[in-house]
Order: sequence, then structure tokens, then C-alpha cells
Amino acid sequence: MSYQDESNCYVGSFPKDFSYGPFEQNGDDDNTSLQEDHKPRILLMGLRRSGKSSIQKVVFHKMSPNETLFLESTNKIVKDDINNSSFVQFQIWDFPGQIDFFDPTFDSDTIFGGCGALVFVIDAQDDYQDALDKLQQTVTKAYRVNNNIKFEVFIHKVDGLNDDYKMESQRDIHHRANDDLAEAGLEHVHLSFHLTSIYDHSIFEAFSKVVQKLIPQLPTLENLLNILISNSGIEKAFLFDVVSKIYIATDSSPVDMQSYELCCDMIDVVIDISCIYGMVDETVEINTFNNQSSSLIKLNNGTVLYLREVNKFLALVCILREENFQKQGVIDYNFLCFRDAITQVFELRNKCQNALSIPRTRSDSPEAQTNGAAESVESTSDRSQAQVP
Ligand SMILES: Nc1nc2c(ncn2[C@@H]2O[C@H](COP(=O)(O)OP(=O)(O)OP(=O)(O)O)[C@@H](O)[C@H]2O)c(=O)[nH]1
Repeated sequence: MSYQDESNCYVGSFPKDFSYGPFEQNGDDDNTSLQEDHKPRILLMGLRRSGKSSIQKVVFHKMSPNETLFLESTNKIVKDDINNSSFVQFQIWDFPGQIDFFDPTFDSDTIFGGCGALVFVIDAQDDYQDALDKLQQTVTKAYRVNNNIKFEVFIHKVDGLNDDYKMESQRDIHHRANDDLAEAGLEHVHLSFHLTSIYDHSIFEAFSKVVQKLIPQLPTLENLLNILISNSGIEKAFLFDVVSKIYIATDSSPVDMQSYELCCDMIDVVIDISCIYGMVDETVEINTFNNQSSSLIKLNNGTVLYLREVNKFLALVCILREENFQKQGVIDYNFLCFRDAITQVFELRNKCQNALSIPRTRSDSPEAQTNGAAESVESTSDRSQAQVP
């Protein structure tokens, strides 16, 4: 199903109210709350037409890859708030390709200061020398402001390349990008490289890895998954954010792309069936993916895919051998323990967030506003920088 920007339409398999909220949030919007501005930010940067907006729309707004052909060029920073009750909470800022760091109105302190990860997109189907120059400039500028930023390079549009050329490009880009950084005296800065395309699952996999680096609870989640699989005879388990299909954690065994794709497809199947045939009581809520949701698919190679809902936005998808599924009772019991543990992690996180937001809420009060100059300066400059000349 494709994306349509009309009311009452569906976003992929989901009713629109199941998505992350407004389709796009303009940086000029006065309603942008302080709290939103304090979420970790992922910046999408790269040359014009490298595919930044397409990535954001395909991964987070269920736009079909073919529809990205009609996307118009971005000419100002577009902020998109990715926010649900799961661990996936951040803002994505999509930058125009022609951004000029030397323009005096480009406030790099504000832009890079609150940034968690910077995704730099390189069009691998094009000559990438200019992109590499821009990458060096961008990393140098960003690192000077904030040395905690995770730098992620997406070698993008690899769908058009054969396997040999893909590997060759990756090696070449990796080499030249690191040489450029060394030249700038930044040899200690780590760049992570991902081969991506919006036409397959690679973009979801790459974004999963970016997002995971911004989840402080990741080691706990991985630990819980390790305990679950070792006690249940499971081969591989993914904890999915069902709206975006990015996995926010997996156990410590290596991820192979085919397993990930199978699990993604399973989520699509479950959501599609739930939305088409699920019991919908419109007076209560339209959500048919709920705590009753589970699914079992037996494959012809003796393995089983098993999905269980963890909460409204999270699902556990496991791959296991058919003979191990005979003890389903044990698996289900272990799953309930796992779900309880996840709930506790959530509660703890919410407590911490509430504790952090109390001083902020106080500073929003009228009397605090007269004294809280630093906070208000930050928010004002944040918005004024939403426009790029
Ligand atoms: N073959 C292929 N084309 C892609 C891919 N991703 C994006 N494109 C195409 O690349 C073109 C440019 O995409 P945009 O998302 O508008 O690029 P952008 O970087 O946001 O461009 P600006 O807003 O001008 O900075 C569109 O025609 C997309 O369909 C990909 O993975 N593979």
C-alpha cells in the first residue's frame, strides 16, 4: 500500500493515527515544544538529490520507494518528530543539499550541539568526489562543536550497482573518507559505513543500527533477549518498532539480512491481516495490533517464525527450529517474563524522564522565564535556524 496524504487514509498497513504524528514538522512551527527540542537528534546531510528525504519518508512515513521520484528538493531544514511510547524517541532533521556552513546565519553550535547522530548520505551512483569533500567539511565542523556525535555514512542507491562494484565503492569511499579526516587532523574520529537502498531492507537495517546507538537502555534490552533465547531454544530474536520496522535490539548472535527480511515481512503480514480482518470497534480505538496479537508461520525449511506483541509499538519476532517450538508453553511463559522486564525498563525510563522534565517545566513558568534566559535563548535560536538561506 502506498502513502497518500489525505485524511482517513492508511499509512502503509497502519491507520494514520498509528503513525508517529504529523507527517512533517516545519522548523518554523511555534508549537514546537522545548521538550521536543531536547530529544536526541539525527541529522540527515549530504549533497542535493543524494536521497535524504526519500530515506526519511520511506523509513518513517511508509512512503513507497517509487513515490520518492516525485519528491521536491528540500530548501529548508525539515524537522520530523519521531515519538512513540517505545524506546524510539528522537527528531530527524532533514537538511537541504545546498547548505553552506560558512554562511553566518548557520548556527552550528545549536545544530550540532544537541545532535546524537549525523547521517551523511552519498549517492553511490554518481561521482562521489564532491560528496567526500562535503563529508570532510561536515565532520570537521560538527566534531568541533560536539565530539559525542556518532558519524554514519550511508553509501546510498546501491540498488543500481552490481556486487563487485558495490564492494569496490565501499572500499574506495571508506579509504578516501578516512584519509580526508586524517588530513584534517581527525584520524581518531570513527565513521561507520552502511550500504543502503530504499528499494530493499538495507535502509531499515542501517537505520536500526543508527537508532540503537541512541538508546541508552540497549545493553539491558540485549541482555534480556539473550536470556530469553537461551532459555527458550530460540535461534534469533528481534525487538521491532512495528511502525518503522527498525529493530531496536536483538540478541548478541550475528544478524543475517535474510532473517531480518523475513521478520520484517512477518510484521507486514500481521499488521495487514489485523487491519483488514481485525475486530474494529470505532467507538473505542482503531488499533487492531494489541496485546492479543501473535502469529506463527512455519517455513518449509523446518524453522518457525513466531511474533508476539510486547506493547502498542513493539513486537518480538523470533526464529526457531520447529522441534523447539513443541515446548510452546515454556516459550510463552518466558515471553511473559520478558514482557514484564521490558515494562519495568519502560517505567524506569519514564521515571527518569519525568524527573528530568520537572525543572524544565518549572523554567516554563512566567516568573522562571524572566530568569531562565539561557533556556529561552536556546529555544529561540533553535527556531531561527530552521531556515536555511
Ligand atoms: N535508485 C535509487 N534512487 C533513490 C534512492 N533513494 C532516493 N532515490 C532517488 O533519488 C532522488 C532524490 O531523492 P531526494 O530524497 O529528493 O534527495 P534529497 O537528498 O532529499 O535532495 P535535496 O532535497 O535536493 O537535498 C529521487 O528521485 C529518489 O527517488 C535509492 O535508494 N535508489
